Amino acid sequence: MVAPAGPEQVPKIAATDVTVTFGHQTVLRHVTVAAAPGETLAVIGESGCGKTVLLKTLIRLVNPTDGVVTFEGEPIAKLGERKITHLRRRLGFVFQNAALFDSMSIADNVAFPLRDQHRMDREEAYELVAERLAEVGLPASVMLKKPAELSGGMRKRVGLARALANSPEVLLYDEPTTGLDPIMSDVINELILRTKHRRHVTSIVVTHDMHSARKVADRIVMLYPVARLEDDEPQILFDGTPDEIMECQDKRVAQFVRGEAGERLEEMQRN
Ligand SMILES: Nc1ncnc2c1ncn2[C@@H]1O[C@H](COP(=O)(O)OP(=O)(O)OP(=O)(O)O)[C@@H](O)[C@H]1O
Repeated sequence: MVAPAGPEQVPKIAATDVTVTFGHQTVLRHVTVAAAPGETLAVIGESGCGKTVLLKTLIRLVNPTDGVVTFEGEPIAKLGERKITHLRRRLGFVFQNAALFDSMSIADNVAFPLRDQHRMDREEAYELVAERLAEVGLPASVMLKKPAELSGGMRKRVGLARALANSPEVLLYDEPTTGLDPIMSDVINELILRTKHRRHVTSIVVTHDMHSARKVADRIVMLYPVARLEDDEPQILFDGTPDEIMECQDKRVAQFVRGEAGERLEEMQRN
């Protein structure tokens, strides 16, 4: 007997046929990506291919020139300011450079969304801050320090603790391992995995770190720079599992996976 098909799962967050153009430069061309509830999607691709623009488009920090972005099936383009602010509170962002406020203590940095959005008093917020810091493996003794007093890896973890402050349903990571040594990179990978399992969040991880993508992702999407494509070629070169990408026959995907320059240097020297 054939089991009845379940209802199509509505993606938690999705971009459908999205194009983003700045002036004469098309950065995203007919891109469709979707993350199912609880899924971790890695978006990979070389520098400048549009990964960060895609992340920003998903939260309407960039408006698509064409196409639709939905959150739980609802298009976000028409949401008024109050609704989009409310929606962004359901998301956590882990920025590339941690984006901490230099003049504030670590405690006030992590407490910021709690005090700003939930009007929590300092004492109440600090209790949660200590919990979030412990969750990312940082002792409460860092609370009174300033960001400049911490290592890059610690700052990244503070950025994650701040993103977790609001207990978000979706986490968006922009280059979470960039600039870290291999061990600290793997600590971040472990935290991404742990956060997924403990909190059942949906995650989108933008990265050019193949090791990280393979370790944390359920599914990997690879973007290619529009300028390097023919007019009729899709910008997404690959959409599949971490195991499948290792077997992908597309030369451009294989080159990225193996980290090979190919003809790039000669090409750059010609231009
Ligand atoms: N607001 C903007 N106005 C004009 N051009 C932009 C804007 N934001 C991004 N771009 C351009 O879009 C292209 C893609 O940028 P994006 O930051 O998305 O790349 P990326 O794939 O994330 O690269 P990296 O891995 O280096 O961070 C770049 O050429 C960039 O200059």
